[in-house]
Amino acid sequence: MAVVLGCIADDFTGATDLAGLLARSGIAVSLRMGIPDAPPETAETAAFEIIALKCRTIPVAEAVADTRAAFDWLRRAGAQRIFWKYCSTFDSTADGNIGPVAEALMADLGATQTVYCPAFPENGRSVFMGYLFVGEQPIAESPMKDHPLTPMRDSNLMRLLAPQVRGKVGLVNRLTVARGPDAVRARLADLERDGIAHVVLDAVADDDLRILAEACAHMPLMTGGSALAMPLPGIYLRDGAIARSARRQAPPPVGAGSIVLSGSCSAMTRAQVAQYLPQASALKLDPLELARSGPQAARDWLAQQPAEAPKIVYATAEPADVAATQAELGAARAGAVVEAALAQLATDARDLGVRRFVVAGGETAGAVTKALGVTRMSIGEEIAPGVPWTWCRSGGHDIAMALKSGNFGTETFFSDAFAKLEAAE
Ligand SMILES: Nc1ncnc2c1ncn2[C@@H]1O[C@H](COP(=O)(O)OP(=O)(O)O)[C@@H](O)[C@H]1O
Ligand SMILES: O=C(O)[C@@H](O)C(=O)COP(=O)(O)O
Repeated sequence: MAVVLGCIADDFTGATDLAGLLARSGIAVSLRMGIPDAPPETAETAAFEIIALKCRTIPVAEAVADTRAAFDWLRRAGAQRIFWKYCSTFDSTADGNIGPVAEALMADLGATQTVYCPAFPENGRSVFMGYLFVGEQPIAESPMKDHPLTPMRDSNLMRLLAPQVRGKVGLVNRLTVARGPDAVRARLADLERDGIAHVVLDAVADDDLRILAEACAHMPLMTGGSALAMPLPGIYLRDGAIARSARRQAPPPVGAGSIVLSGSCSAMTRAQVAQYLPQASALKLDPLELARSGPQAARDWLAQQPAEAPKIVYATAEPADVAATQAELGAARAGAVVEAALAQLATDARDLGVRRFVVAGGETAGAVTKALGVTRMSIGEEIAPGVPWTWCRSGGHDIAMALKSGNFGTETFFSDAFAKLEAAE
């Protein structure tokens, strides 16, 4: 099938989030982890093709190169429009990578303007007058100010974006959005005449996102969180750009052994780990110990656990502990040793017979999924908004994986996830 929308996600949890929201429409969604080896000319494609990258925190030039390669694959597969998916909390480093990647994609598409909207009202993210909120808190006053890799110290999206791009930055505010798609289009055209290439969009509710998606659905490049993309299948269906395709297939049966692997230190993950600890055999990883001696002790612990018993291995820690570890190892090395250990433990778990994986944290999910050699995922039921179960092949086995973004889900997420899988059997 011809690709109608090519999507590039900057991390793996974000990619499953986007896939889950698009799949709510009943349209087939194809999710590929990393740039496919097979050329697009020989691949069977879907109307919505998502390529998941791990490029949120890597150096700008590498992020641009990776997304350009993903874009090239999608373009050759027939995609005429691109959606650049980043975090609903606008996670980026001081240098990027949201703006530089958007600018590179605009150049490749010949686009003179694009839009930015991370709002995800179901998960409490809203944008008002260009300021990003988590619940009632400006993002820079929320726990995201302490994120291990992308601490958010400003809540104003225009101020965050401006140093990341060469072009001018502007805003379509909520008052314009409330007047509907034509008013949004007119405002975008005015801004374009003023030479404004990068436009932040306000949205505080799903109705706002429907208006924005309607106004922007046919732009060559849209950028944002998954919720901005959610209305697009309905719009393309109505406009005749796609036909309704078969509903998702029944998932394959997978073995019962389960594990939670958590490298997320986000506030919600900390609560979820605490809630799950009494229900599972648990191992807490110490990054300093991992840096000294590697993951062998953790591997030995895992090897002693029965495959079918619920297990959790986590490096999840309070901000003060993360800061102390980073002071010793540096943020990048601390993150890398944890990610490497959880990736190794994931393959060990699979080889020990575990078939149900919940992975918490975007960077963590990227490391684990790569180690498991997963190249494609089928999208199943959502456990919480933006976190679907997925089905994939790893090492010759069918496995179920849920990649949970740091702040998504409620406190009982881990037990809810496994219960949902059992209920579906
Ligand atoms: N105790 C810790 N100290 C320092 N860094 C940690 C610790 N635990 C996890 N990390 C690192 O923090 C980062 C968390 O990012 P990520 O996995 O994307 O989670 P989230 O989805 O919450 O943002 C990862 O690189 C992880 O390896
Ligand atoms: O948009 C979102 O919030 C998520 O899809 C996402 O990208 C979250 O990133 P992590 O919290 O790093 O998993």
